[in-house]
Amino acid sequence: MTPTPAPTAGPAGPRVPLIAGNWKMNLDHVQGITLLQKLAWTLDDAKHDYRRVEVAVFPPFTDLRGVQTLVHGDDLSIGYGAQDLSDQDAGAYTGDISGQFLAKLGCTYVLVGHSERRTVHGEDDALLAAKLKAAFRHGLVPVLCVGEGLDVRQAGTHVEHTLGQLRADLADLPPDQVARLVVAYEPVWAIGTGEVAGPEDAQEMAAAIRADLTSRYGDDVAGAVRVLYGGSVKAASAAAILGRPDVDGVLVGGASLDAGEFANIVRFEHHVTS
Ligand SMILES: O=C(CO)COP(=O)(O)O
Repeated sequence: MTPTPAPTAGPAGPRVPLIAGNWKMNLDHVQGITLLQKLAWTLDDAKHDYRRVEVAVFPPFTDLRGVQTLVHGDDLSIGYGAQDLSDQDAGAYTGDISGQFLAKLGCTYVLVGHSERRTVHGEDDALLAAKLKAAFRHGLVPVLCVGEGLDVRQAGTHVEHTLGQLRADLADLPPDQVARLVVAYEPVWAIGTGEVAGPEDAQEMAAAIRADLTSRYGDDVAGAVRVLYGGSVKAASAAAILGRPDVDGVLVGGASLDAGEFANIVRFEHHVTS
């Protein structure tokens, strides 16, 4: 079955929350299938309604064919995407992966500009703008990651910094493509560190991103874009973050490698903590 399509909605319509698991460079293709099967069973047992809360995983490239086979074979409603793509479509680009290949593997989504790509691989905003275009050329929904490092947070310029990334990456993307985008705010200082930005920090940035999109593209476009938070999210912290009005989901790293923990994040409405 085709994964739940990414919903679009105007300012009056609800944005369906997206709970996304970024496996990073973890789980080979056998381990990946085992985890996905367990996640699907756990959510099935809990009678999870995928129309209310969408679920997607971002496995390594080498897992994607196995994930596709399982999702189609078992008629799962879990979506999937890749962690990166090339800005090019084909040719002499050793080691790169075309969006065309990802589309053929049934990917709905692709991460663009994860902080680990920006820092470890030196990807700059010009390249990320080209990657966004490549994703749309192949019908993939990009999940564009933005966010500041600790020095910027301490200097208090995190909002300008993050909006600067967003503007540079979106560059001259047409409004109908911007409307389909998912933006993930991932403060670098909160990734893999156990430090979670508070719900108010997540809301502050999500609201700033939406206000910026509104000023440049109008209410209808800004109202359709889903803004996620990512950085050390666990089941215990997810509900409060997801309860904030401009936060439309979470992008989970480490905790997405545990099917039970990740399922509890997906089921956040049932695990509300005080
Ligand atoms: O980078 C992240 C998701 O893309 C966050 O990772 P952690 O949840 O492990 O901090």
